[in-house]
Amino acid sequence: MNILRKVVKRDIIFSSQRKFSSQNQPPEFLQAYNQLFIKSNIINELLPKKIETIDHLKETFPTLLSSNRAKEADLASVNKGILEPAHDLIDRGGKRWRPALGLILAEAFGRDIKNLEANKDVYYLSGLVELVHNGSLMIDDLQDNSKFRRGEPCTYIKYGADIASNTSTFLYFAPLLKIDKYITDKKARAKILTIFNQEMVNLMLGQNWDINWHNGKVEPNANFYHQMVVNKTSTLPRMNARSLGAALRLKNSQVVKLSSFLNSLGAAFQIQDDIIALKSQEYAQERDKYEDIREGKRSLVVINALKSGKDKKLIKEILNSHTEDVAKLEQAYKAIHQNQSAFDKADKEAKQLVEKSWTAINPVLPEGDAKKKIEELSQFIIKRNL
Ligand SMILES: CC(C)=CCC/C(C)=C/COP(=O)(O)OP(=O)(O)O
Repeated sequence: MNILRKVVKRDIIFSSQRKFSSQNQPPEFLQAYNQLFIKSNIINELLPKKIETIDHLKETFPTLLSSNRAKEADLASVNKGILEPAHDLIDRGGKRWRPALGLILAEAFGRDIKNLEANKDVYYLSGLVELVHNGSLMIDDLQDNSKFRRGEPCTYIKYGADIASNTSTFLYFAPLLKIDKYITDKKARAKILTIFNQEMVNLMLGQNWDINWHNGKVEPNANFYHQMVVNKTSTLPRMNARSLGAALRLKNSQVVKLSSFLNSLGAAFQIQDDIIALKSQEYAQERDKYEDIREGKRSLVVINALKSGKDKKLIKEILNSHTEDVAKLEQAYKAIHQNQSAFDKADKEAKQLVEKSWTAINPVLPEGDAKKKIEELSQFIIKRNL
């Protein structure tokens, strides 16, 4: 298949420009938080779009070793090999609910988030998580053999697997170089570094389960699935909330509740994301309706369909074959769609998880506007169709 054929118009930055159907619009305030996030310029501060001079290179990566003789360096390769592919993916936008949620949570705990100068720590933590998230998507697309990300060919297709895998890892570590500048309290900084390390290990354990299952090595049950998603999907928003807990000096009991909220919300997000990948017209336009079937992904819908219903053997065979044959992909697609109860059960589970997440956080969130926004954002996560 000519993958460029399917490329749709690039959607940049703002969630409201994405192709949501009218009933499932993201909350209006999400755009305002996205704009604040962009105005803070944190992404470019952590990762410039282009390195212009050798002094700029040394200033951006102060720990970079250079030989005493070096009066010049290959800046073009840094720009073309890392900064361009990274910003290409970042500038495609996405819903950006993770950084927005970080800002709203800080607001709920008393920060005036519109004051960018006074909240550099909060913006840094949202930027850190957004960069790591983009790095994880870049490598995830390579591991899943995906074709499109945010309406354009995946980074590894556009720039090569070598560039994509290196840039992805770079995005995990480079933002940490600047932590001293933004998190000035030593104790908070030490806590955040520990949290970062723990959650990055969790992220890769979660991803490992996902990979082994799409390879057909192990057939997961619903319990396995939940263990996978609280590590693969809930991890980065949880990392943000736990780090905010350190920066804002929240009580341990509050941080525990916040983590529990994000565990459930992240799981609901992933279940809904996978339902969308199989069902939504908008998704089919932006990516490819067979994407998850070709990957062999064991989403909750698929786990349900493999547990009960017709054509289990056929579905499993096609999932494990990673075929590009459209007739076969359509066969599996149809067989999964015939099992409406597999979708209904997953949908019910996502809704219950959002309710559960709300029960966890309701008592710890101070009453007010920010709390209402967090509730609205949680609802959007299960009602959206892209
Ligand atoms: C350590 C790594 C690489 C972690 C990946 C984290 C992650 C949530 C990837 C996207 O999930 P997905 O594959 O379920 O979503 P999509 O269908 O958008 O690719």
